[in-house]
Amino acid sequence: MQNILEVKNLSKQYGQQYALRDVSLSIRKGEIYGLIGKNGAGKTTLIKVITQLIHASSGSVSVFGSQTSKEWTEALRKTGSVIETPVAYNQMTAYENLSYCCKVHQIDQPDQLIKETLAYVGLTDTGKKKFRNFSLGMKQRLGIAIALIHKPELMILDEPINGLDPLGIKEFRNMIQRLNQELGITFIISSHILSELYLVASKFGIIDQGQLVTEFTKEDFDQASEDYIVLKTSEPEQAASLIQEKLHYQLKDADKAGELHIMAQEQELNAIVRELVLANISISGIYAAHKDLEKYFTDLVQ
Ligand SMILES: Nc1ncnc2c1ncn2[C@@H]1O[C@H](COP(=O)(O)OP(=O)(O)OP(=O)(O)O)[C@@H](O)[C@H]1O
Repeated sequence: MQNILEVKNLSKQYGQQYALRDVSLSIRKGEIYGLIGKNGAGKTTLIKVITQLIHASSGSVSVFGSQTSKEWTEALRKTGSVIETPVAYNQMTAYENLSYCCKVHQIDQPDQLIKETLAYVGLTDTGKKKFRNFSLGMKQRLGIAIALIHKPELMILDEPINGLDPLGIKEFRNMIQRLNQELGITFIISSHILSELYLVASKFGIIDQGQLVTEFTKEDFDQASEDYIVLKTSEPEQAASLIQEKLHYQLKDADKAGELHIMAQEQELNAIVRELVLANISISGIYAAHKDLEKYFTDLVQ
């Protein structure tokens, strides 16, 4: 697989403050790359440098193999982006906005293309409704449609999930996966919530205080994440000694008092309950858990 984007040792300073510090990453064709970081971590700055909206203080960016700044600018024609908020004309409908974009891109006879693009983003039925009356989710979709109209190979979306409700997030996920699978579009999607990107992205980069802390694929994450059993009890000491000494399970750190985290799989839960009951140890709750994505993320950036 070829690299569509290569960022090397990129830094951006505002006075003494680093918005980006020595960031290097590469994105391969066909990937959906989730760029995850807290507010102020540097996501938008990285995206703005890649799309030439701002200049880096040092480092290099290569898009579609570009070697010079001019080639980089040309390569951005094969890129579509929605950065910060989706921009469209308030007084125009979805169709009219896309029709206007087609004029700008000098696309002749755009009717079929506009209809196809609206179908891809799920805005076929918005009729005469004007952009100013769209919901946030609809605005995001039209932003993506505008970025899609010239058939880019790479799409860069800055916080597209912000403010969407769970149904909106699910629809967004389906849309991105269709565009990725059917049209082969590579994506970079930023978010401050790892779990929202978990189901859509194939690779993740965690950015904190301007630095790329780690990168991992979805498979890496699934292998590293562990199953465990949470036991809530008013007798944690007795429960701990039974679980460790008699049942030979290990315990891992639990944050809450009266809660034990047992290194065991879901299918072992019944056997553990049986032993606790036999030993007369109170159980106020017991359930199987999976390492929490947000906890994994906060552990990485603290
Ligand atoms: N024009 C600017 N002048 C000074 N500092 C800036 C400027 N733009 C960004 N910064 C700082 O750079 C850092 C990174 O900001 P950036 O907007 O890239 O973060 P982000 O990860 O996109 O956050 P958010 O999720 O809040 O958009 C922040 O500390 C921000 O205050």
